[in-house]
Amino acid sequence: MTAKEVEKKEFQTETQKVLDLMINSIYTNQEIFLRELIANASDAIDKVKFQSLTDVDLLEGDSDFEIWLDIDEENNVFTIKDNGIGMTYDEVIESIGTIAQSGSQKFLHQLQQKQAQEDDALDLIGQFGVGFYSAFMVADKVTLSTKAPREDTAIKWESTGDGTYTIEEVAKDKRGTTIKLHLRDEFVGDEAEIDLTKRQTIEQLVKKHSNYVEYPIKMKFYEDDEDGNVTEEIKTLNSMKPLWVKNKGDIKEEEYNEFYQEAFNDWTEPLEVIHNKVEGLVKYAALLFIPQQAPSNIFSEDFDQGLRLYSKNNFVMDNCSKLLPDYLRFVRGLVDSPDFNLNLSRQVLQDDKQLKVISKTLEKRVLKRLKKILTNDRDKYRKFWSEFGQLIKSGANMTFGQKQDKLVELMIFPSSDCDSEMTTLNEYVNRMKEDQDVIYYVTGEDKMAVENMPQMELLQEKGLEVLYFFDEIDEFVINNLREYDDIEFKSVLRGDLDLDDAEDDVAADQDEVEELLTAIEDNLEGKVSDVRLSRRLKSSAVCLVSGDAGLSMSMEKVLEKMNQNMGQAQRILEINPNHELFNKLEQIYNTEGNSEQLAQYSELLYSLASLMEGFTPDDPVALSDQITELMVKAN
Ligand SMILES: Nc1ncnc2c1ncn2[C@@H]1O[C@H](COP(=O)(O)OP(=O)(O)OP(=O)(O)O)[C@@H](O)[C@H]1O
Repeated sequence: MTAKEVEKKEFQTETQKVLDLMINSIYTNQEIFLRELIANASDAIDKVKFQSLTDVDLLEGDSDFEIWLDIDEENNVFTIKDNGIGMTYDEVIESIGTIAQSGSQKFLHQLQQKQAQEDDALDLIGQFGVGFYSAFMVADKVTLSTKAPREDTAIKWESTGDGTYTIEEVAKDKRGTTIKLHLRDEFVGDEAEIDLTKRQTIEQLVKKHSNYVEYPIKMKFYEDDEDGNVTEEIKTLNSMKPLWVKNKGDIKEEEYNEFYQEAFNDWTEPLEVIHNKVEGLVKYAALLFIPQQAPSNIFSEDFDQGLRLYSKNNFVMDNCSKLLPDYLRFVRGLVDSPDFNLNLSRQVLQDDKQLKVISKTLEKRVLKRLKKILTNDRDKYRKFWSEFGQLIKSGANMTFGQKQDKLVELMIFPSSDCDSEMTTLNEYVNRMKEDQDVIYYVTGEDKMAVENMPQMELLQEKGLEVLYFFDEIDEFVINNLREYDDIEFKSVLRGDLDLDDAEDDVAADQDEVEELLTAIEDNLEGKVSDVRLSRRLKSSAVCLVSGDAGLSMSMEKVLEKMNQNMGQAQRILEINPNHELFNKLEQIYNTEGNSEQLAQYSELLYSLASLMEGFTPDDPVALSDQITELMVKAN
């Protein structure tokens, strides 16, 4: 075969269009050129490796698969070299000179349809890989030389991206491809946004985009010592350990832990690892971690939630929030699918069907694993719950149907029967007394606060289990659910408790003291909607409860904190008819009627009951004056 002379050829019109876009329309994210070229090099090595399985001579003794990077600082040339499959003359023309590749063709098709403006062009480049051509984003001349195995000669291809390229046969002894990028001025020197002539820059870019490429990516580093001697060090820039592609059985726990800590910058080991490889219509590997501790900003807007995306070990995107629902934002990890486009843009992600399928399965898997921990390892689950329980609850609050049911099964609460152990709703229901027909709950600050609440006295006496809600969101979730397993939730702090035996005594008393209660209610007009004798108090004198429906007082407090004014909860003042103070009130009323003193007592009772509910008095000075006056009067 006679060597082919230098030939000047024209790019296909379509190819030139893509090139023009690369050169003239893209001003951001140009660094991805390196990932594209490394991905091509890695693919080329994959190919030769695969073919050598049945034809080992193909390798011609060169089986140390490597990708080499180099910088010629004097001439501003960046080089990437691989010992992959290389290309023949025809292959170069076909692959590099024409737009034969599927990604690029789709890209052009869209481009023509859209009559792309500059912005559209950027979007489109984001959607379709345009691999090799991305070199022209950073270079004004690209020289490629390549040799396929068993070919006598190599091919040199060169272009400045201006409509033509040259191609010729040259000498090259080794198999593989070398690409030289003559860097554009804006990528050279200290002033440059990214200085591609700096080895550290290249090292960082490799770590960011190509850390898990299977083959070593090597580069020489030079150091001058004091005497002017230069030492040379060869560094492998990538870590090459894409743990997720290995089989689960081959991975030790320490390997997972190490990987997590390094990849996600956490000094603690993960609480749980979820590793799946799925080979089906949608093909992907997912490696997810539940951290031990919630980051301090997990609830703030600046929290970077989402998983990392890879495509065949190549980094595509960080913090892809589309892969998991918001309430699972604590999950760290990555998903690698060969079907993800390397240049997937966030906009395209919005309606990527495949991504939706993956995201659904991932959510299911995380919930399934949590259920398993809940059932088999309550200690571990409690640790998880104390960090992330609120998020699961928020999920239950925002979802419906089956998904909500699943999340509800994952909720645990402290209760009067098992405060430190915490109970699931299912366990609570299984422990319910025979004649108990509601699930009791109480909202409050903490265990001590709720256990000292006057409203709890009767339930404590009757030995009825009460769920403790210490999280602000709890009551909202329950309000939303209304019932569990067809059993209604009932707040200890709301309406009537309907505990039968107490009812009769009170009903009898109620008639006798009707007038007194009306007088107190008149005195508290605008503050309470009702004053009544209590069926729940045992030793305390008074308490406030909310009406059966609408806002509760604790919800009112939460909403106020969030600056969402939804009005006031209905307040009902309950007075304990068996308390000495009640006799005193009766005495006053019987002798003086609705006197100044009864008015003062009514105010005081209301203030004290409000204080117990955690509300600050409207006028603390007046309250203190009232109390001191009473103390002075007392003998
Ligand atoms: N280093 C290389 N070694 C061998 N062949 C290569 C190399 N780089 C590119 N090629 C060939 O050129 C073709 C075009 O590459 P390009 O990066 O433009 O697209 P692609 O890699 O096929 O697609 P995409 O970038 O969308 O994944 C490749 O399919 C491959 O055949």
